[in-house]
Amino acid sequence: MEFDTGCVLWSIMEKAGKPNLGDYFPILKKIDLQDRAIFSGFVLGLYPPVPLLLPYKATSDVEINSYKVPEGAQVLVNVWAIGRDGTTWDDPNSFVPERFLGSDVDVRGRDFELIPFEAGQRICPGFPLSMRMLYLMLGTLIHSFDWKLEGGVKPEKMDMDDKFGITLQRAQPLLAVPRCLII
Ligand code: HEM
Repeated sequence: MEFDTGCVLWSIMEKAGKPNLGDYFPILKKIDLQDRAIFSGFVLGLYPPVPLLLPYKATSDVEINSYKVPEGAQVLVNVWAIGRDGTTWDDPNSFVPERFLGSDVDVRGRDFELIPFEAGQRICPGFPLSMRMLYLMLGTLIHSFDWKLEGGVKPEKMDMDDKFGITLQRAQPLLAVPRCLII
């Protein structure tokens, strides 16, 4: 089975480093108790499916974080870079879901350091659906299958580079072999 788009499982596998992804379930459960939005934050922050937002045009002079944006200027928001900003996140390129435990930051568009769905008037209207689908998809994958990487590749040796596009993609496709656990 091949996942070649920015995909939830891809991030989980990076961290797991364990023969069975089910080992990772306790932490998902713990985060679930806290807040659904936080759960997806730890994946979507590092691997936002929409890495660059559409260009916006300032309708008036505006100052954002001490940057002066003149009327008519185009603004391009790099969500990928925001999620990996070293001035906001410790160890920004590492997959550390624990960083969201006990944190108020979530992906609902109120915290500008984590905006995979954007924020404000043009926030993604598919957000509520996505939040439900992410759970369903990931839960089903972990519950129903035992996962191995093709060719005996060790999870910690995986190439986790990504490449830009309209949607974020892995630089190298993930080749994962599912073994069905439900008969
Ligand atoms: C994890 C899943 C998703 C992510 C991360 C995501 C992310 C985004 C982002 C960042 C934007 C803003 C783009 C921009 O302004 O440049 C957007 C817009 C939009 N999304 Fe999503 N999206 C997701 C799923 C969905 C789904 C499931 C639907 C529909 C069922 C959807 C429908 C839309 C629509 C219609 C817009 C345009 C809204 C507007 O311009 O006013 N999205 N999405």
